[in-house]
Amino acid sequence: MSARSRTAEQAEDGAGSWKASLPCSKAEAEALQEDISPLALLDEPPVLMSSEPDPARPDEWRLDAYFAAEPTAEMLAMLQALAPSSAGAAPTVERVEARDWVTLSQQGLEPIQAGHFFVHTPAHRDKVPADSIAFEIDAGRAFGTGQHETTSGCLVALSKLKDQGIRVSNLLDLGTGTGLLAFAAMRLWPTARAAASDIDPVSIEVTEENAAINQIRVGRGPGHVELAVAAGLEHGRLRQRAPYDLIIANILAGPLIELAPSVSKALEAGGRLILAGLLDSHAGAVAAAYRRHGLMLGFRVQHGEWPTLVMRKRKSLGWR
Ligand SMILES: C[S@@+](CC[C@H](N)C(=O)[O-])C[C@H]1O[C@@H](n2cnc3c(N)ncnc32)[C@H](O)[C@@H]1O
Repeated sequence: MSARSRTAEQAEDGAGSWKASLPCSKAEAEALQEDISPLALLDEPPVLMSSEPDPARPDEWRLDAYFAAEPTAEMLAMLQALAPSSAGAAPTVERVEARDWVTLSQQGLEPIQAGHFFVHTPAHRDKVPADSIAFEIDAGRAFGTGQHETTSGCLVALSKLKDQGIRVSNLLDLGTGTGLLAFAAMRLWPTARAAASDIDPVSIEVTEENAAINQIRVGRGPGHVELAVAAGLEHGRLRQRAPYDLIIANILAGPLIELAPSVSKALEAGGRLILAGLLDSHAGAVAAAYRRHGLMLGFRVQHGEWPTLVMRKRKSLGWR
């Protein structure tokens, strides 16, 4: 996940054209958000961005600083001071074409491979491996480019369910963000009916755009995804479409626990539930909340400190 010291909107206003980069640790990248370095006091402070180029190397992050003019040696020294772990390595400095900062930051989003899926930004269209299910997702206004461990954990969980021979005919991606997880499930089970919902209307706009880019059909029937702006299952269509045989919810531990009664109720007996957005320390409480509603843990996918839980509703309880 990228951490930014300024928002994307602020960054878009910038018109600078020099980029300085150096390796940093995850802790240094996270500290950037509250950065109070002397760089912030410059007349034209650089836009700072951090990224995790390779999720398999979770402590090897990169710090990029976008300057409006060629950075002086003094500015580069201030930058180095933000990443002591780089052990004095000189930052690389390059001239970049004048484009908006959001686009620049997305260039740093390397494609990810998770389970059967390959997720990339438009900058990496030419890198799609022949044997993957590929999605083009532009980082921007919604969460879910595949970079975060919670999203990639869900992609792996979906792939495992498919490999286990699980059949899915009616699915819901609750808290869809960019739409990626709904699209991924639809590619694995192409005849399923799908719904994708989010409490944030912007996410649903973005999902609609991403559906068009990735040739996903929006609508109500088999092989289509129906979109809804909704908090949890508080939407007539989402309730009418229940019971689902697969629900994916990558939200956060707190909302997942609050939603346990309604999400469990919307799941068909024998149906699968993929839960993410929780840290290791929350996994026990989240699983317990769903166990109280007749679900049991099937398996767990662990990406970094973020577990993805795959649960199944007991058949004997039936649809209540
Ligand atoms: C961590 S992002 C996950 C996005 C995407 N599903 C993924 O896996 O990358 C969580 C998303 O859930 C949405 N969300 C949070 N609380 C929600 C709720 N109570 N009901 C529906 N959506 C919610 C947020 O707006 C956000 O888009």
